[in-house]
Amino acid sequence: MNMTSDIPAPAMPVPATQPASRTNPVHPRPAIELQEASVVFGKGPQSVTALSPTTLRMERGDFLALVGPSGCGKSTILRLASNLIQPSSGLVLLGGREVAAKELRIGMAFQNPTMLPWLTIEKNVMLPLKIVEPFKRTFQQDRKGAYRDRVHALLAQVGLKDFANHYPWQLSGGMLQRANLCRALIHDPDLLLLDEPFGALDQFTREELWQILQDLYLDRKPTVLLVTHDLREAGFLARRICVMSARPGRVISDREVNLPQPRDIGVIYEPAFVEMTQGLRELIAQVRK
Ligand SMILES: Nc1ncnc2c1ncn2[C@@H]1O[C@H](COP(=O)(O)OP(=O)(O)OP(=O)(O)O)[C@@H](O)[C@H]1O
Repeated sequence: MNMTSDIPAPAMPVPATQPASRTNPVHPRPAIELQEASVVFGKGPQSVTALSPTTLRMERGDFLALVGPSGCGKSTILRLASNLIQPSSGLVLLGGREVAAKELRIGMAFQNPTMLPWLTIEKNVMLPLKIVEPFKRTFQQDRKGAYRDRVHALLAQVGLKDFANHYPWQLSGGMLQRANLCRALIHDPDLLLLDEPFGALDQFTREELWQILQDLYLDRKPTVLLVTHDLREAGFLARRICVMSARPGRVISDREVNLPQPRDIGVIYEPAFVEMTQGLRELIAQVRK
């Protein structure tokens, strides 16, 4: 296995006044780009700097895992990328534009799947199609047809074929998280934001879901930003791993995981993989002191 060495390798900054496509013809429109983006919550002496000025660039179809000590700002980066919050300084660009300027289709999954208990799994998974354009426009006409087939095909892909008409409380945690992944992907998002999606699951279920997520990713190729504390999860799934420093965090290491995909779960026991995760662990241990 070959990992590129530490970079604080900031992605190429693009001057705010020029379109990204003119300054970087090789990668005309990165999926996400943080340009010296910082986040401060509150004002005055009570204020908390959640993220130091951070530069990070993800190309379309990339799968990046963000790891680092607790409280370093990983979820804050996800919130910036989903436009839930604005940077206090710097810029966040999605698809080459400032986030507010363009609707980018985003799918999200977090640690605790929040399914609506009064809706079946099929209807829960279908929800984004009701809300997100261009699906929303034709939802009323289509929901019993193509959209329903779409939901069923995705549920089958994650092994939930027979559970479409069950209610969330009839499913286990791992099954719910699978349904949650389906809901995050049903509207073919350009960008998939995952915040510790498997954190609450046992190791076996987690590994099973890594493989399901890997299949879904390779099948659909969204750009994926995964926040995780699990270094094996990062190494198994991601193409790049960024390590953040302690709060207020910034990216201190940006490495590629040069392992062919699809990866077999056995890879996590190979010496080179163990060495990689050990290296990441040591780096995080140093910065959290
Ligand atoms: N709304 C908020 N108001 C004030 N401080 C906040 C707010 N949200 C986050 N913070 C602070 O910002 C810092 C970064 O938080 P963030 O959730 O991004 O960290 P994290 O790296 O995802 O942490 P963890 O790994 O523990 O989930 C933390 O110190 C947190 O307390």
